[in-house]
Amino acid sequence: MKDQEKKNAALEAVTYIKSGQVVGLGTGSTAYFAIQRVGELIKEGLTIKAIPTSEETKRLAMELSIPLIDINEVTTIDITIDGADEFTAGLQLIKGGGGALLREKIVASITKQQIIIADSSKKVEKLGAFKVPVEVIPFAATAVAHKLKSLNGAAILRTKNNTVYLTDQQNYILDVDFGLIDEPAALAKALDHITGVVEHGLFIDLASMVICGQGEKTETYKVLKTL
Ligand SMILES: O=C[C@H](O)[C@H](O)[C@H](O)COP(=O)(O)O
Repeated sequence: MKDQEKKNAALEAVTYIKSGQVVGLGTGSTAYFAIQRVGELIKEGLTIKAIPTSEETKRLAMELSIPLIDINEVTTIDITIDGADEFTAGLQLIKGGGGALLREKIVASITKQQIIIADSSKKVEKLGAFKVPVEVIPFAATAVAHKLKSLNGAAILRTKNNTVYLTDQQNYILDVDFGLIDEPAALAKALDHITGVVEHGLFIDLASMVICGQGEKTETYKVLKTL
């Protein structure tokens, strides 16, 4: 059911893509379904240029013959479809469970329409049951972990196959348990100011919309902007 919810959300999100656009391709098991669909649409004549948010997504896009463009060739991206580890109805997110948060946040930061796709298990009232991934330069890992304690964060260095996990940028990830987070925007700011933190998985005010699979249907969350 989870996979079907992911796929339903992904298929709906992809309908927002138009020919001629620059498209950000997210990372993870939910984004996977969107990328597969983009590959099919390319075969049917859709003309886009895509920017992958990870090496993993780049490989998948190349396998599917999705035309890529270097991010340094553009200053804005029309639309990005990406997953999340947690989201709230107010469109605050935790991302980075798959380690791709840095490139994902860079892509999101220049994207006009950021569509997040998720299965129903990702919806939360308050962020924080999922540990916040914090990408750090290896030299700063212990210093940052120590500073996080003063923000009530308990950090664990991410490992994979019994060795330290390395991101696409060759950095480490600290997975940080802050408990349920009352003020994500304030925490995000505090994390931004720790020397040695490259980026973190709190995505605040970056999503335009969340499409969430819910059983056989989907639910869409948008924030009403007041002028
Ligand atoms: O680093 C990975 C990304 O932020 C993913 O979008 C996130 O972890 C969700 O992944 P999944 O769709 O596999 O649950």
